[in-house]
Amino acid sequence: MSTIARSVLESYTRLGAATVHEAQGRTGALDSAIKPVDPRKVLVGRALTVDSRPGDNLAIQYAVTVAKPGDVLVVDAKAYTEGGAWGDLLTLSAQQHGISGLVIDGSVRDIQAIIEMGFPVFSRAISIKGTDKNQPGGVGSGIVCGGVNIATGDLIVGDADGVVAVLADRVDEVLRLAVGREQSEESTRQEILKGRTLIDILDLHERVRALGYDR
Ligand SMILES: O=C([O-])CC(=O)C(=O)O
Ligand SMILES: [Mg+2]
Repeated sequence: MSTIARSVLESYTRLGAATVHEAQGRTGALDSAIKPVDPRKVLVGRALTVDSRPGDNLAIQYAVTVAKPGDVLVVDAKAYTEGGAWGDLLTLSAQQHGISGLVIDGSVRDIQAIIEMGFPVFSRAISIKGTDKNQPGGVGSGIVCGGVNIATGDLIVGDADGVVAVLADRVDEVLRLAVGREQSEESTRQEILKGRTLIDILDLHERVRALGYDR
C-alpha cells in the first residue's frame, strides 16, 4: 500500500479538518459525535482499518502488531459505547510501534493518561467498562466508521472540530483545493479586519433582500 509524502502530511496538518471537508465538496466528515479526547491534538496520517466487534478489542490488539509507523488506526467498533476498547496500555504499545493515533467509532478509557501521553485519540464516547478479547474481526479491509466508508490507505485528518477522511486517490487534488480555500479565507479575514461584513464580502445583499430580512 502506497505511503503519503511527509510534505503532504505536513500541509494537511496546517489546513485543518473543516477546510479539508469543505474543499472536497463537503464529504468525508465522520459523525460529529466522534471527537478528540484532547482538542489540542491534531492527527494526520494514513488509515489502517480495523473491523471490531462490540464489547471486544482483540482485532484492535492485533492491529497494533501489524501497523506501520505513521499509521492511524481507524476502528469500526459498531458505535458500541458501553466498553472502553482502548486505554493507556494500548496507547503505550501503539507509541512503541510508531502509530500516529486512533479514530474509533466506539469508546475509550484511561483518557487522563492518554492525554498526558500526548497520543491523539478520537472516539464516540468514553467508558470505564472493560472489553473481551475473544471475537473475530478484520484488519485492512473496507469499513464504515462514523458513517463514512474508509479503506486502508485513505488519509485521515482530525482536530478539535472532528475527523475527515480523504480517499487515497484524491489526496493530492484535495490538498490543492484546500490550499486554495485557505488562501481565499485568508483574504476574507483581511477584509473583515478592514470592517467589512461577510454579507458584503460574499455579496449576499440581494439574497437578504429577497428573503425579506431588510428592515
Ligand atoms: O484493557 C483494555 O483492553 C483496554 C485498556 O484499558 C488499555 O489499553 O489500557
Ligand atoms: Mg486500561
